Amino acid sequence: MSSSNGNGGAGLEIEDTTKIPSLNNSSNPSSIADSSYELATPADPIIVDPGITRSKYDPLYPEVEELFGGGGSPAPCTLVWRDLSVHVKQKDGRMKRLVNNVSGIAKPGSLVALMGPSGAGKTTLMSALANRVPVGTITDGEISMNGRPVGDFMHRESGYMHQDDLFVDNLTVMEHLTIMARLRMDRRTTTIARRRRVNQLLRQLALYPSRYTRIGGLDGRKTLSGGERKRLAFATELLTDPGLLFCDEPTTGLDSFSAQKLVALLRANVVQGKTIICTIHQPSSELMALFDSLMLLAEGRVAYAGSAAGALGFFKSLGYHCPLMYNPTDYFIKVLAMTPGSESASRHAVKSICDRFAVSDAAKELDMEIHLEFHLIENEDERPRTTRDFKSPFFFTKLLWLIYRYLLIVIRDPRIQVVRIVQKLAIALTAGLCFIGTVRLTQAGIQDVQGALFIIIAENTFSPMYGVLHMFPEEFPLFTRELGAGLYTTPIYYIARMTALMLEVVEHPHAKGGSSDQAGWCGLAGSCPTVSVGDLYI
Ligand SMILES: Nc1ncnc2c1ncn2[C@@H]1O[C@H](COP(=O)(O)OP(=O)(O)OP(=O)(O)O)[C@@H](O)[C@H]1O
Repeated sequence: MSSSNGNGGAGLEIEDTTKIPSLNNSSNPSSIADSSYELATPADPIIVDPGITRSKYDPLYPEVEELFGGGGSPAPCTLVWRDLSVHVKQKDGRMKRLVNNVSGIAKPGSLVALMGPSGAGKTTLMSALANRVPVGTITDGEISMNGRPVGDFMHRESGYMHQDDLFVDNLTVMEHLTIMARLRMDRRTTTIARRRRVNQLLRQLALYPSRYTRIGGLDGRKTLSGGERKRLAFATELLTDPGLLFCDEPTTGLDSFSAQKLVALLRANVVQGKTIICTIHQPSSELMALFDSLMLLAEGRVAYAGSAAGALGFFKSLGYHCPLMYNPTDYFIKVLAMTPGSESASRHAVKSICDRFAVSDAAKELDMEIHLEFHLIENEDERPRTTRDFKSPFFFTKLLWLIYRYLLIVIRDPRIQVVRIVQKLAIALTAGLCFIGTVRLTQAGIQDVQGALFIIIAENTFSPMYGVLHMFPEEFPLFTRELGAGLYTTPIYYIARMTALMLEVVEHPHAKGGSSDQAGWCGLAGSCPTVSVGDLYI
């Protein structure tokens, strides 16, 4: 995309067009010249690490899997929203408005940037659009995806990449994606198709060389980098190949090169027909050129919506001239942000910008587009409404895979094992010493045995209970997120967690041995008679 803003290269102009795909050329995937994440490059060299043992589920011919592994193009998704407001109930009972009468549209094959100063309402708007608002939030207005008012189906038909990525750190990349594939993908998906999808994503997102690396952890092992974690979060959302994706600040915490790569990856997905709405902070001009449209939010209102190039013209028309050699997006945020010490003046300026935008030509054009879309929805009932024929995995499938995941956590956390063994030995020794020589066939002896039994039962009842009290708060954020995404229900989580805790007493014979960098599950070398990635990769 090029624009002429008269800022001598300081604006949104792109000088080296060979490196940036043309935004109008969305039908040409190869236009993303500077990307490791091109989605249609079966001729890529295959990276095989010499030190890594191949599992029987690694693709023998990755190019072939790449070629046939895809589930075709994603279903096209048009998301349109009108007069959307979001309120939240405060502790004093009053309602606070976080998003104020916002309208917009995202069409198939478009990458929409949602920008604004911190606290502008970007995340709130996006979670409302994705039907993932927290409890206690009230959404008012119309949101329609492919002609249907948004509802619970959004969990199946859209992906949501959160600002902060949460994973089970003790798992490897391959394990995480495999478990997620079992929890997220349609239960009718064949084993081979699931495997292909995982391998395909690993290669497309340049995670293949790190597939046996643990996601995180504190035990000094090699773990994923920040960029790899973001890509893994993205891969998780792409497992079901949704047509609509929400990405909340995917580039936060990344260096400019990694950020460029990640947005190029989003762009590559858009070229394939997906609709992506993405909040982003301070993108460079090069990065901004990868977006099709821009929505600027301030104080919960729309300050601008339209092409990125048009934003410069709009702000200029209001007397806000972006200085030379200044990144325009930085400038917009600066204009829209609250200046400490002069909040009321800033608020007044923001109100005036939003009011002026509401009556601008760009707003009228957008309104017409939105009205046309809703008109079509209301009047063309016979228009095909794309819905996915999705069948959720069975209760027992989810249960089995969750038990497996939690079992891995327990087995792989050496702190838990060592502390528990030492604790049990100390208690056994203390209690044993107290009862030495007390086993006598007298009334006092019987009472002593009763006391010993009480200690044994109390020790084996209360310790696990207190353990859970300590463990659950740690897992709570991931639990609520996965529960909200519809991956499982609370009973499934509870049963799986409890079963894994009970099963841990039968410690896996290989748990302390192998390295997870060498093979798949449990750090086994693929020959475990009881559990192996191959056997469980069903
Ligand atoms: N549950 C809540 N109760 C009260 N205020 C809230 C609640 N959730 C969000 N807010 C407020 O709403 C405003 C918008 O929040 P939101 O997270 O959408 O902002 P944002 O634009 O995504 O910010 P950032 O870029 O910093 O992530 C903020 O001022 C925030 O403090």
